[in-house]
Amino acid sequence: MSLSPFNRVLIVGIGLIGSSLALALRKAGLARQIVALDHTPDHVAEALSLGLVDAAGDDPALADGADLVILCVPVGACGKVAAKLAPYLAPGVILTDVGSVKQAVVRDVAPVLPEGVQFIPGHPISGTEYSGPSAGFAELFEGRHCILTPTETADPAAVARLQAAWEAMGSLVTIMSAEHHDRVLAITSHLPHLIAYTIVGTATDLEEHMQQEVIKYSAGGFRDFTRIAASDPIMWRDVFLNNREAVLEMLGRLHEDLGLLARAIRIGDGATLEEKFTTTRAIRRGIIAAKQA
Ligand SMILES: NC(=O)c1ccc[n+]([C@@H]2O[C@H](COP(=O)([O-])OP(=O)(O)OC[C@H]3O[C@@H](n4cnc5c(N)ncnc54)[C@H](O)[C@@H]3O)[C@@H](O)[C@H]2O)c1
Ligand SMILES: O=C(O)C(=O)C[C@]1(C(=O)O)C=C[C@@H](O)C=C1
Repeated sequence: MSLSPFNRVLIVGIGLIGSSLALALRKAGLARQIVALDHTPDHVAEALSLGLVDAAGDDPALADGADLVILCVPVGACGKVAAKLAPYLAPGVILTDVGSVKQAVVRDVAPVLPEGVQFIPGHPISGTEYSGPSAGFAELFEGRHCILTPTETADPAAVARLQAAWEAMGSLVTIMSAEHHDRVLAITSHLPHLIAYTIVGTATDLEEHMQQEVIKYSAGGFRDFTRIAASDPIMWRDVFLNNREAVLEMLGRLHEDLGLLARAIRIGDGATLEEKFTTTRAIRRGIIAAKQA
């Protein structure tokens, strides 16, 4: 669809994702004016000095006149932030978010919004282990998936406009239910982060001389885990607290599978190990092939 720019976009939380959105929206010509609300004074100052936005502060009145509002705060903060903005949201405004969990955001945000606000939850499946306004870059969403989870009551025209905006920033948009999103992301994103946090924690909890060796030899697999385990602690605290059920379900399955592998190692069942590792190698190669296609 042809897309007219938004008049005033409010980005709430000008960290990694918020600043990347400010840059990507500008690059794609999607906003006449971009303003940011953030409760960290240093981030407000940084966003202004980097020229990411036209105005910034910690005043919910920044939402006045906005036709697109994007919540880019940790998922546990979305409800409180939406409640503060509510008095300034005009009917017809599109309010979306980028949170890594969707059902909890819908639960917390939907009830506090005034009638007429078009609430369309979203989640770009792209990020890094860095945080804050200086971590953002305009290309973050290019060639990456973005999931939207509108409810049945959402205005199809508003959903189409938001979808077109993400596509103009280079994303591949999929629409699904919030519940399905949370189960899929529990296994593809949340569990891998939990494993990374655990393995890095376990390794650094070893005896002193072993810790030195962990640092010295962390060139291969372990190093990849340390990158993921460097991700923002508040963001990930909120992800796990707000996608409890799905994460615990996937963790249960992981425990079962680990148990089977532990048994195969204990009884010297090489065939089981080889079969498992052959299957997972094929999965990795399939992912790479799909990316290149
Ligand atoms: N980092 C990723 O890889 C990634 C990817 C996709 C989606 N997300 C989601 O994007 C959201 C933001 O993540 P990020 O990586 O940009 O985090 P970030 O820490 O880089 O930025 C968050 C910003 O929100 C501000 N903030 C926090 N609470 C606030 C509040 N109550 N009021 C006003 N400002 C507040 C912080 O000061 C900070 O500037 C999260 O919901 C996260 O789940 C993150
Ligand atoms: O690339 C990374 O560093 C990420 O962890 C990005 C990642 C992911 O798990 O894929 C992390 C959280 C988001 O909600 C979406 C994307």
